[in-house]
Amino acid sequence: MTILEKITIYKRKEVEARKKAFPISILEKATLFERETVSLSLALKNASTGIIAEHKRRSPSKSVINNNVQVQEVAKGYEAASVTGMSVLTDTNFFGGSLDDLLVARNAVSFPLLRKEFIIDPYQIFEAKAYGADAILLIAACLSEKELKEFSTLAKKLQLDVLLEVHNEEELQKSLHPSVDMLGVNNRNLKTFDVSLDSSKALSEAIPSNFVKVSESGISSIEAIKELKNYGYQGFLIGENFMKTDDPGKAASAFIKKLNA
Ligand SMILES: O=P(O)(O)OC[C@@H](O)[C@@H](O)c1c[nH]c2ccccc12
Repeated sequence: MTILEKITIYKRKEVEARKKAFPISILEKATLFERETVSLSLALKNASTGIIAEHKRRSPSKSVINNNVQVQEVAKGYEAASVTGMSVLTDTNFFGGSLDDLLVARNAVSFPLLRKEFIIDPYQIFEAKAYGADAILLIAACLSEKELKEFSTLAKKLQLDVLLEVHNEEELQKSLHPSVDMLGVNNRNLKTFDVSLDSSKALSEAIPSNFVKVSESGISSIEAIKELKNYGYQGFLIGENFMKTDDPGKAASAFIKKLNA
């Protein structure tokens, strides 16, 4: 069984339990459910750097990345670094995150926040809104074409932007729906954990220009970003490179200064 299969099996159980504890009717009553969201895709279109900085404590591929920082400090540090958006891992079992992390980040900053989660049920999109997200991630490898359509349409109804993640041509072809705002190419193969920026390069031409192109994972150098920009990428999702340091905000700030120099 691949790690992705393991995660989605676990996720289905988790979501069923959450639905019972907090039905959608309760989520809809959350104060944040009424909040005007900020568009991540629009922010990326207007950005000079386009960095989406991530909060990630651990991952199946790397085990512990950082258990010593507070999400509030990380969010404020990223804000001070002028990142374009922040991705908050909300999966607990495999990544050590939580919806509470999203809430804490939301209360700390006002720039666009992405709920980074393995979404396999529309319920999780209501959760994203109730906990203060501006955008959600959908992973093509976990969902059918019908689900991708349904889930992205629901997200837009709730005023959430959609970042749809693909890893190959086949996944890309089932992902080109008008309710998708951003297409993310994950440079990490979620089945083998191999990382190569070649994935972003190879798929760039096949992504129609009405989608904002985002390159995800394994990005750690200014050169990589400059190269990816030449392939039309406007968003760059960076986690570990910042999170492995004692002060992710400071690392992001130094990185962005170098990028703009
Ligand atoms: O830490 P990195 O290599 O910079 O990667 C960040 C981000 O792209 C990665 O965490 C990620 C991309 N897609 C995902 C899907 C689920 C969980 C995590 C991810």
